[in-house]
Amino acid sequence: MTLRVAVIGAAGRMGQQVVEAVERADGLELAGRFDVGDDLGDLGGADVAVEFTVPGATLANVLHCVEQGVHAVVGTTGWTDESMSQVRAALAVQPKVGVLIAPNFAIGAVLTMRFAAQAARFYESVEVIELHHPDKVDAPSGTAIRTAEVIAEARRSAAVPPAPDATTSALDGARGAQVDGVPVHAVRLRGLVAHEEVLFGSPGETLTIRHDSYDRASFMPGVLAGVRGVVDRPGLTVGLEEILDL
Ligand SMILES: NC(=O)C1=CN([C@@H]2O[C@H](COP(=O)(O)OP(=O)(O)OC[C@H]3O[C@@H](n4cnc5c(N)ncnc54)[C@H](OP(=O)(O)O)[C@@H]3O)[C@@H](O)[C@H]2O)C=CC1
Ligand SMILES: O=C(O)C1=N[C@H](C(=O)O)C[C@H](O)C1
Repeated sequence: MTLRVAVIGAAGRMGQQVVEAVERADGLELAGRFDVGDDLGDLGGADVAVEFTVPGATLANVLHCVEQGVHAVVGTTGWTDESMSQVRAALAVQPKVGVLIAPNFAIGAVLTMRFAAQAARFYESVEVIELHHPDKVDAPSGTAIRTAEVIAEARRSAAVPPAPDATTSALDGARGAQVDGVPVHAVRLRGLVAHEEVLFGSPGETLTIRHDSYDRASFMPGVLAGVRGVVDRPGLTVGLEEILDL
């Protein structure tokens, strides 16, 4: 059966790549391209909508998809517990619809989060550095926030004490943003696409886990796996790892 796929944010950096990937993929057909100012309507009769827009627009777009009975695969950042609760409430009245929200569709980024969670309980110190192209509007990245959260969760479960830090005076921002107790640093640099480093340290050793997306092509296999997987997963799924059975 052919799945009809609409792309919301179709004129953007990710949206353009998704349009091409859908057009090239076996068993998928482009149902429509939507961008800012367009009426989403019935999403061109789509079965699945892929949403890559901006943090301020994504919730309304996803709620519209759910109301229309259209499954959604969402890569836009900025999701909170509160906005996810609104999606769950909308899905409760559309029990056949699935929504997948994933901060990162690159397999290496998903593995980085998984490996970081595994390593977290063995090290005293941890810091996350994310590095992106300078056109990115949010900081820190959704991926870095999620990475810090899974590390913090693993450290809490293992009763690891707070990381040592003797800093008593610092310029604003010098120690990064605290995400669930984990310092997260954001670099914006022309030439980059999307990159993340997780640094762990204990006496006498460090462990660095690094992932680099050099091209947005890196996200497409994950997006397509999400499109094919979401139709059989009613309700809200958070993270591509659920679809990949990681
Ligand atoms: N999960 C993942 O794997 C990845 C997630 N991302 C995330 O995806 C999002 C998009 O990134 P990127 O493609 O680089 O951003 P872009 O700014 O290139 O694209 C966003 C597009 O959405 C459009 N847009 C804005 N508001 C709306 C709206 N209400 N309805 C429909 N379209 C709208 C924008 O139009 P205009 O420019 O005119 O405002 C633009 O064309 C970001 O949150 C980013 O962090 C990015 C890469 C991978
Ligand atoms: O804006 C981007 O480019 C990216 N955004 C996502 C994020 O904020 O984590 C995913 C990836 O890092 C690329």
